[in-house]
Amino acid sequence: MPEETDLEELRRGTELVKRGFAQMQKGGVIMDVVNAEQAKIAEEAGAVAVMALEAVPADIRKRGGVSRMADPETVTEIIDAVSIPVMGKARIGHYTEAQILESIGVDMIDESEVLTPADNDYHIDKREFTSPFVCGARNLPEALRRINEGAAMIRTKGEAGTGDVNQAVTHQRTIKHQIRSLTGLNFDEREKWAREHEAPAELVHETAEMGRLPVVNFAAGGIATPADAALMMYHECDGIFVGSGIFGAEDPEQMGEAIVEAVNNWDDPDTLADIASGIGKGMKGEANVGMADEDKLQDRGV
Ligand SMILES: O=C(CO)[C@H](O)[C@H](O)COP(=O)(O)O
Repeated sequence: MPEETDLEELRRGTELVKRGFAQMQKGGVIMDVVNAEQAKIAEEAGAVAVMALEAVPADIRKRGGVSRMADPETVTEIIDAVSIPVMGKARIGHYTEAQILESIGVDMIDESEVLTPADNDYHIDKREFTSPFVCGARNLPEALRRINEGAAMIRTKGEAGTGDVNQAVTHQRTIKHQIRSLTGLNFDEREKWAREHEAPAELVHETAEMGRLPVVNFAAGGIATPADAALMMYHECDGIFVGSGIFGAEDPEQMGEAIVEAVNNWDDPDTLADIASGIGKGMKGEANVGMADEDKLQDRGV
């Protein structure tokens, strides 16, 4: 007779299954799309999955106002249009948006700082859901808090919608540096580190022993060219999210394909030179350095 906790896990999907789905996206590019037509272009370009949202982050910045989950009808059209996994964005702490996305059958939910947070103090308890979740992080304690809440994938927050890769690099370097410094600590010192950094101790020990995050770690926020995507793979990310950089480019089809190829060939500069040649202009972008605090999306939901 299975234990009650086993039955609960079966009902909600085990951590293993959720993390396994995230693992399957490794080495791939996940592209933001706002409709079925863009989703087909992304699939054709070689995306491993698409992320359905109301508007890409660069447009969210321009438009201002409150940014919410996409229309479920549009998300369903996207699901029907492609054969690759479809992810959807919910606001931080917005249980109901996440439940709606789960009910229409998205493959993964992004509890995203790119949308206007619904809750100032609490993230969604992601363990309550059958769908796996991805969440953004700027550093290791933040990543471990999200994993503790049930996230099956972590992505850098970067500074979404700017087309400037600077903050994605900073976040990835910070996470790697913090993991490296943990591995030299003994048990007591890690316990202290966990307390001081408001990080779950058990996950601190697990990360130190593994020498990496216990879930897949993607790059996101500001990746706008094939070279940016290759740079994030050089920084040991497991894969890439690209939003504004594809459909904000002069030629989205060529840019999409080139970014996928760049991820496949990130350590081969000669091939990267070919991939990056003659693909049209990238999105215009906005530099991260000196950005006013009120314009930053990365500080939401820490
Ligand atoms: O939140 C995301 C990842 O799930 C966005 O898709 C990503 O950050 C997009 O940013 P950008 O438009 O700068 O590529």
